[in-house]
Amino acid sequence: MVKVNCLNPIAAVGMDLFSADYAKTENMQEADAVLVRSAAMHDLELPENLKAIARAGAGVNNIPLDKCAGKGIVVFNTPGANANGVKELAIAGLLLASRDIVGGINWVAENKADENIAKNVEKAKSKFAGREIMGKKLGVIGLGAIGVLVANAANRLGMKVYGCDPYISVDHAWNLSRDIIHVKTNDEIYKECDYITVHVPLLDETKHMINTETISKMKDGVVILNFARDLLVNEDDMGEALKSGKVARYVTDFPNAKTANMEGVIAIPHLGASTEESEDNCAVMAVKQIMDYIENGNIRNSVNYPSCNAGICESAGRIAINHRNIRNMLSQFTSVFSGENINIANMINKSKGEYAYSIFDIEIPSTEELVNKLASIDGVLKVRIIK
Ligand SMILES: NC(=O)C1=CN([C@@H]2O[C@H](COP(=O)(O)OP(=O)(O)OC[C@H]3O[C@@H](n4cnc5c(N)ncnc54)[C@H](O)[C@@H]3O)[C@@H](O)[C@H]2O)C=CC1
Ligand SMILES: O=C(O)CCC(=O)C(=O)O
Repeated sequence: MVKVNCLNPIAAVGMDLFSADYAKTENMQEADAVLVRSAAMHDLELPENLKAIARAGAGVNNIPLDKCAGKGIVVFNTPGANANGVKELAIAGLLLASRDIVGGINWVAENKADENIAKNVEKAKSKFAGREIMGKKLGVIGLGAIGVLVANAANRLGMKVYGCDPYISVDHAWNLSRDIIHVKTNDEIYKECDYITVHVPLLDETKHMINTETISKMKDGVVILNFARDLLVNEDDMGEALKSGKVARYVTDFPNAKTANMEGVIAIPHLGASTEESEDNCAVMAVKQIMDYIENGNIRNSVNYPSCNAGICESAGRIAINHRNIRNMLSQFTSVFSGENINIANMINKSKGEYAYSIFDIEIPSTEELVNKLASIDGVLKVRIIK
């Protein structure tokens, strides 16, 4: 029985895909696989038996990727599965920052007992007036699954859209409207744009990328939107910029004790991916990836191990090995098989950074003895009998 632990609720449409060979466990220490959304995993003890973690979502900054890789645990995410949900909320964010919709709604709630509310609306409404986004300039930093959708949607709403992503993938470039002005540096966005929205992962190099220095390059009264991660923005610097009026509004999907108390902040409680559709898409993708890894050893959409697709095993046996990406690993593996007089029917070896992964289809059913011999090779992190 394969034991699956969910650190966050995962949509039923995904969980229902697990066959009778899988059972849910509340105890992570006995899990073969973990499904997670935003739960923080950095301080959790990772059990020896754990083979895979699937993040039902995009951002993986809540998971210790390198520690997992070093223990032979493959971490998956679900690229693009919640991108439309975030795009729609980011567009809502543009509108919320432009018209005082929140102030207006609050005014109605505060005056709901007033019998003359209908008449008083007309007197009160001028203080909630705003501006339109059509014709304004939007800068999109990060043209991945979400950034491309936001750029294209804002373009269709009549905004002039600038985009920057030094590492844009070919697929995302294909999906980007030709109307988007593709700039090479964020500085061009800072200089030109009335609205700036950030859609990059939180990494050492992106942490606090919005700070006093970068804000000083922006237009006075700029609106900044952050539907990616709180730490992309230096919040003390943002507080100063809001006070001075340099930044007119900061729209964030990541409220905390600081931003929730700042004037000029529109804070949403991390709702970007909280739609039925996004939750379903992420759950289905995460569960399918886990099942393919557990049952066939195949890796799709991992963030710490290479992609590897050996299909369904048609030989008598299959062994999967997570190992370090160092010299002579393959020759040591093949000599274990040849030492046992076992013919290899098919093999794949792929690497990603410091880690690598190999699948061997062999012409006899795999044995524990083979596993022990392979596991004793220096640099091997995990060996699994698939068949
Ligand atoms: N608010 C929410 O509920 C959600 C938030 N997110 C956040 O949004 C982020 C982006 O998500 P996706 O678009 O799905 O990811 P993605 O991986 O498709 O796109 C990220 C893009 O950022 C680019 N990038 C990386 N470093 C960059 C830099 N320094 N400057 C410019 N571009 C850079 C990459 O080349 C890539 O194209 C996630 O990492 C996550 O933190 C994602 C989903 C839901
Ligand atoms: O699961 C969620 O609601 C969070 C989504 C998110 O932040 C992500 O996918 O990176």
